[in-house]
Amino acid sequence: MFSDNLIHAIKFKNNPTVVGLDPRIESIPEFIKKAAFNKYGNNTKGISEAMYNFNKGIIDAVFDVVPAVKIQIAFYEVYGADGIEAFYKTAEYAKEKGLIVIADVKRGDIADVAEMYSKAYLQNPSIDAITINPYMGEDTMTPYIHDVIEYDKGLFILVKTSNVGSGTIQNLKTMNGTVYENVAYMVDKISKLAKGSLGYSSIGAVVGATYKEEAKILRKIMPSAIFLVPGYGAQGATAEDVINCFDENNLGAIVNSSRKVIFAYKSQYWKDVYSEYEYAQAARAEVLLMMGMINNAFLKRRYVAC
Ligand SMILES: O=C(O)c1cc(=O)[nH]c(=O)n1[C@@H]1O[C@H](COP(=O)(O)O)[C@@H](O)[C@H]1O
Repeated sequence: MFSDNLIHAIKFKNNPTVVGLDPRIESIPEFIKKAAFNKYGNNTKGISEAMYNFNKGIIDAVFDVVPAVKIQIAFYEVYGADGIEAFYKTAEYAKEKGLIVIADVKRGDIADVAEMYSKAYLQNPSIDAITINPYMGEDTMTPYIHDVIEYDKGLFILVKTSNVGSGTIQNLKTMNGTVYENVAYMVDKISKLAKGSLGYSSIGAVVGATYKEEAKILRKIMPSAIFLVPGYGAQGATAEDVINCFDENNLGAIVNSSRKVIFAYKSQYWKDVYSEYEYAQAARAEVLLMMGMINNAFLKRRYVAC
């Protein structure tokens, strides 16, 4: 089952993090771009080739230390059919390397249409899980839930997002609490349909790392949901901020970092240590640092509680 596989992989690697493969062509090392552009030209094919080769390097450098990757489709869609090909090739390569692949597609439409989205992604053997937007209501999620059960896949439903403006809608108060709390009640109900043997559901929630107080509330409302937690690093959240997303067993969440990891070679911290040719080693160093910080935050939480 997806949730069991994810929890096993997190435990095995002692690392509750996901590397976000969100390539921005301007930040990809020159040597990769040069090789791709020489082959195909500086066009959608050349750019997509550069993105794929860049991703391959990152995957090779981190596959033994992280349980999963998250591929945000927007960075590929922008280059049309060539970009989409790079997206699927990346997913296939990550899968070959034994990684759990989360396609960050944030779909949401009427059930009839959602069926097609679900077929496209959840019925694709290279993709293990997707993100979806619940704004259109519970009925629109039925096709995804069906495929999660039928094809043993995972789902992460947006509950409280990491962006600065997420409160404008999600924090609105209703007669039964905030909008995000109501979405969480719904996710909790749905999550019971896909519970694994380890007690976690294959239907989880997206909870932004940037809202640690809300995370505390949400952890209580959705005890069996695995939280996908974006916002670490580039959006300002730290290991201390994500700790409330985890349960008392230090499980139940997986923290994403995209830019901060994949472009670590350009950061103030690593740029004097790694050259652009060593961008993948820099990503590995950054992800190991992130893992260490989160594991330290677990220790600190236990120490303070004693
Ligand atoms: O669903 C997501 O992954 C997501 C939800 C959210 O609330 N905030 C958020 O940033 N994300 C995604 O997480 C990634 C964040 O990227 P970095 O800020 O570069 O780490 C992007 O792929 C976003 O699409």
